[in-house]
Amino acid sequence: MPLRLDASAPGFEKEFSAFLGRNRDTDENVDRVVAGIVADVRARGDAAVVDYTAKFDWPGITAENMRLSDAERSAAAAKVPAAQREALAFAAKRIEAFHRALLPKDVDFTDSTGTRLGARYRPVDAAGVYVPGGTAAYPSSVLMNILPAKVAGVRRIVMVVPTPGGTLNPLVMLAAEIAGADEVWRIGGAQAVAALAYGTQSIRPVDKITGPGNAYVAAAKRRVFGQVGIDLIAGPSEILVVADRHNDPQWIAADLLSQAEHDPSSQSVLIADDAAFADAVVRAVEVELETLDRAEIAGASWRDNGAVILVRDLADAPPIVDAIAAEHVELAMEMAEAEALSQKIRHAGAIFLGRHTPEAIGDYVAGTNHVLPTSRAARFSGGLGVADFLKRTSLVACTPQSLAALGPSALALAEAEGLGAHGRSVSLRLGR
Ligand SMILES: NC(=O)c1ccc[n+]([C@@H]2O[C@H](COP(=O)([O-])OP(=O)(O)OC[C@H]3O[C@@H](n4cnc5c(N)ncnc54)[C@H](O)[C@@H]3O)[C@@H](O)[C@H]2O)c1
Ligand SMILES: N[C@H](CO)Cc1c[nH]c[nH+]1
Ligand SMILES: [Zn+2]
Repeated sequence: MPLRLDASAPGFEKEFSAFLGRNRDTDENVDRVVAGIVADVRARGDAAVVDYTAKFDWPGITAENMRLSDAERSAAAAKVPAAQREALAFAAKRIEAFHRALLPKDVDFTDSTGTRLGARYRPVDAAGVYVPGGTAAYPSSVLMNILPAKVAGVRRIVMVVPTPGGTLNPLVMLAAEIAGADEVWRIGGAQAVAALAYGTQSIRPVDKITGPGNAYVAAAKRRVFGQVGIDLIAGPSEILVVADRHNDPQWIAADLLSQAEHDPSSQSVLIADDAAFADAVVRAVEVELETLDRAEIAGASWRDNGAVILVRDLADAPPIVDAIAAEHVELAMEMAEAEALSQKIRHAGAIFLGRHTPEAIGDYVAGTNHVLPTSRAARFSGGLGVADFLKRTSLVACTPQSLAALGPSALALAEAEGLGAHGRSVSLRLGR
């Protein structure tokens, strides 16, 4: 059974903070292993990438077949049935449109002193997108990572994907084709991240690396940060559903399991204001689990990391929602109430409003990005977007008159900091 908490009972604060403090990370010696792999790839380049790939994924790898040819990519993509092809294209169109709307505008104005100030957004030159291999390879995640880079104007998009046993995933290849990956390399793990960051004899380095992966991939991304930029490190998925008693318990149960089925470490939380309704949802979860393909994963996640929190009134939910700062928050109630409640929520990766907006729509086709902050990172971060592939360059232009207006204060501060050359570069221009 998932944890059950009553927000109005004595001792709630203590139990709730223990719940928030639970560690769902599972890695131990991963960082040490990854440090060795990254150093080896830096030292030996292709040869190291080939050795690790042969060991972990596919013995048939060579420096010559690491990069997939256009023919290999399109042959694999061609295997995708029409219905899935259409669904991917539909999703891509919507994701691209939403991310176009996210493009920031350049800033350029002249202030009252006559100084021109501005900011220009320009894309990174090259982005590397990590796509997990095996059964965890989600074609939707390929779209969610590559399309924002494309919209941002990144010229070279490099996808890496391990191909266990040498097998290409047709849907992943099709998603790469639709989204517009310029290069696809059949490599993964820490060795792929290191190759993207530092380059090898055959792989040119990139400037930014994004995309989910297992603990080795996450540790490698943390390690190469600084050499390249990285996106947020997205951990196991999370869903928090705030639901009133007028919902169908089965709908809510399915929503809770939609993220539980990703990973045994995923987290699903229900906040309800009616104990009988909450009990009905818990029973419905058990019924749903009976027919779910991934029942073992979803069931473990629900039992070990799930929680049901009872509140007196749903108006009491926002501080609890903010403390959990979940990746996904569903507000399952009438739309006007959902809108009003959403205004009071400050920390969430994404909010889904109303009874007819299941989180899964955001995973695939809404158009918003499904790479979102987990493990309470929504307190300080949003999801992946075009801004992740852009850098802001600021612009300053003084005239002799505006320099005269700004200069004296700059001189005073340069003097206070004991930086004489700074002061001279201003005072000489002021004729002092
Ligand atoms: N948050 C998201 O949006 C999202 C989406 C998809 C997948 N994921 C996550 O991605 C992960 C996918 O994991 P995966 O393992 O199937 O694929 P992966 O591509 O992340 O990792 C495979 C690589 O791990 C490396 N590896 C495996 N065992 C190793 C060892 N003992 N030492 C060193 N390296 C080792 C190998 O290099 C291998 O190529 C899961 O954790 C899943 O939850 C998250
Ligand atoms: N919900 C996941 C991120 O938490 C993303 C995803 C991919 N496919 C289905 N779901
Ligand atoms: Zn999902």
